[in-house]
Amino acid sequence: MSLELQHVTKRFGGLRAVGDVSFTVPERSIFGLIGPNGAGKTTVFNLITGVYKHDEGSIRFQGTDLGPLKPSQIARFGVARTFQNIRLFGQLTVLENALVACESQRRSGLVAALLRTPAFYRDEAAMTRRAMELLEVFNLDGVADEISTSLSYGDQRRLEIARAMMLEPKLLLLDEPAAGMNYGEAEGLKKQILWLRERFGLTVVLVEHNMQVVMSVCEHLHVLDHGETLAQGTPEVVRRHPRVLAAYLGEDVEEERGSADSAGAAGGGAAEEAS
Ligand SMILES: Nc1ncnc2c1ncn2[C@@H]1O[C@H](COP(=O)(O)OP(=O)(O)OP(=O)(O)O)[C@@H](O)[C@H]1O
Repeated sequence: MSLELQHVTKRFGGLRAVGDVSFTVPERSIFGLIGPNGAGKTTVFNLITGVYKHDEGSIRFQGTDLGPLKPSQIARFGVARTFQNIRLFGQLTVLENALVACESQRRSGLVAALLRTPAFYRDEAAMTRRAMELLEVFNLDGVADEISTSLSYGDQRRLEIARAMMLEPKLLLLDEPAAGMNYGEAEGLKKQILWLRERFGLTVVLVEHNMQVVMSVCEHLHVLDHGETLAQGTPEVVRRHPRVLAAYLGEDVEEERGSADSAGAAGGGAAEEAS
C-alpha cells in the first residue's frame, strides 16, 4: 500500500478539523478525497505533507511513518502537492517555474554551479528535458518562455502540476486542480492525470469539487464531512450512498451520472462496503 492513514485526528483549538479518519491509498491508484467546504480535505493534505502535525493516529507512506518528518523531508521522500490557491512565481517564465521546483534535486553541488562545471551543465540539460516533456503533456511547451502570470487560470493550474512533477514524486496530492477550469479544460485534465499515472507509475490523491473529474478518474473515493468519514468505496458505491446523495453531493452526482457513465466511469470493479 502506498499511503495509509489510521485514526488520524487534528484539532485547531476547540475545532476537530479531522476526526478519526482512516483510509488506504493503493499504489498507482487515483484516489479522491471529497466532501463539502470545510470538511477537512485540505487539512488532510497538510497533515500528509507535514505542514501540520496530527494529534492522534498515524500517517505512513510506503511503510514509513511520516509523523516525525519535516515537510522538506517528506517532499524528498517522494510526496509532492499542488495548492488550492495558485502559488507560482509571477515574475518567472513558465519554464523557470518548472525548473525552480527541482533546484534542491540537483546532483551537482554549489561549487559546480559557481564554476559552471560539465556536471552542472549535464544536470541543467536533464532538468530542462524533463521540464519540457512535462510542459508538453500539459500543452504548455509553446509558452515556455512566457511570464507565468500571462497564462490563463487553467494553464496556471496545469503548470502547478507540471512543477510538482519535477520533484519526481511517487505520490502526488492535487488540491482542486480543476477549480476555475471550463468543461474542455477539465476533460483535458482528466486525460493528463491518467497519463501521469501511466508514464510515471504515480499514486494520485485528488481533492476536487468537480464531480465530472472525480467520478471518471478516481478508482476509490473517501467522503469527509465536518472532519469525519461519511462514506468510502468506489465511485459507483459512493454516488449511490444515501447519505452522500441526500446531504452533500446529491445534485452534482446525479447531474454527472450520465456523463461519467458514458465516459466509462472508473471504479466499475467490485463494490466496496460503504461506511
Ligand atoms: N490553520 C487553521 N486554523 C484553524 N482552523 C483551521 C485551520 N485550517 C483549517 N481550519 C478549519 O478546519 C476546517 C477544515 O478546513 P479545510 O480547509 O481542511 O476544509 P476543506 O474540506 O479543504 O474545505 P474547502 O473545500 O472549502 O477547501 C474548517 O473549519 C477550517 O476553518
